[in-house]
Amino acid sequence: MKFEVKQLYKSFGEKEILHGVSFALESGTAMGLLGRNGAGKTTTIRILMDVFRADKGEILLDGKPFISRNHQIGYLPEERGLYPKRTVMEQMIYLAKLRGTSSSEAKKNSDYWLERLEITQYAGKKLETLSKGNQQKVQLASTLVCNPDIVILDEPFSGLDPVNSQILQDVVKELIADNRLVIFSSHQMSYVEEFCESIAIINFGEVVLSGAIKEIKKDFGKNQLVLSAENYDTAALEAKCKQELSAYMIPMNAKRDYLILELTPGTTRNQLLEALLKTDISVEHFETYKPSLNDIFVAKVGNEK
Ligand SMILES: Nc1ncnc2c1ncn2[C@@H]1O[C@H](COP(=O)(O)OP(=O)(O)OP(=O)(O)O)[C@@H](O)[C@H]1O
Repeated sequence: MKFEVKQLYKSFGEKEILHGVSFALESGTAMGLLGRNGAGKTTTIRILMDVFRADKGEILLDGKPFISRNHQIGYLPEERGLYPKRTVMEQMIYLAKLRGTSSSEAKKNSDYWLERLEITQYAGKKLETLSKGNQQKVQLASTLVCNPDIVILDEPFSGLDPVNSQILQDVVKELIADNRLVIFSSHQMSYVEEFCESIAIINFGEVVLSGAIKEIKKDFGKNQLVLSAENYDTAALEAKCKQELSAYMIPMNAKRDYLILELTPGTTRNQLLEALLKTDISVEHFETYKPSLNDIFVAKVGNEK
């Protein structure tokens, strides 16, 4: 299945919140829907779920208009909404049936997901008596109980300890391997890097960067290098580079242990290295900069107010 979101526009009153959001992904992959607080991620997801109607734009599945009620979608919203007074099993079966699953299937799927998320022992307990992390796991089990082809997870790791996070990471990987289509919204970039093949970064209601993470990283780190010296700390190295090597490079970012720099247009790595060797800088690290997703996110949307 190919899922395409094309040029979504949405206003609340006079205020336009989404200004043409577009992205695409295929079954068997996960896409990270990223952006700062208030960027428009939840609004986009709510349009996909038909909670809001877009003012303009289209959503296509395999080239045809996507009508959410005709599909099994597992949506884990950021604000959780289960029934605190009902038992875990009761609400799982209720939610599965509400989404069109037969009684026997609802019971079978509930058993499976409670077992898979290691919360079978709470099946007969009222939700409100469970810890926050276990409630979160029940919420996740409820999201998956209808066996959805499309899974939308909004901050699924919040409140989980490292062991439970690992269980959830494995579950997400299984969903991807099982050819589901996964949209994952999170501020925790390490999880996004762990299983998303692609990302779409929304900033002020516009997609400012999208595509395969591998390609984005390659492109982002192009012409950028990491430099450190044995005889200068980073601040001194930066000053020295500005003074003596400005024809070859522009210092971009001084980290604690190294400097990230960009080659000036037309300069090759070898030319910079030769120039460096003519200075008194004793080179410690000189290598291609491999940005993390966090670095890319901050560089792309970090400075705007
Ligand atoms: N029902 C609504 N009525 C009016 N404005 C809204 C409504 N829903 C969202 N907005 C506004 O739309 C903008 C985008 O909000 P949205 O919840 O989509 O952001 P987000 O990217 O999900 O943020 P966060 O990471 O904080 O969850 C915000 O300025 C918000 O105030």
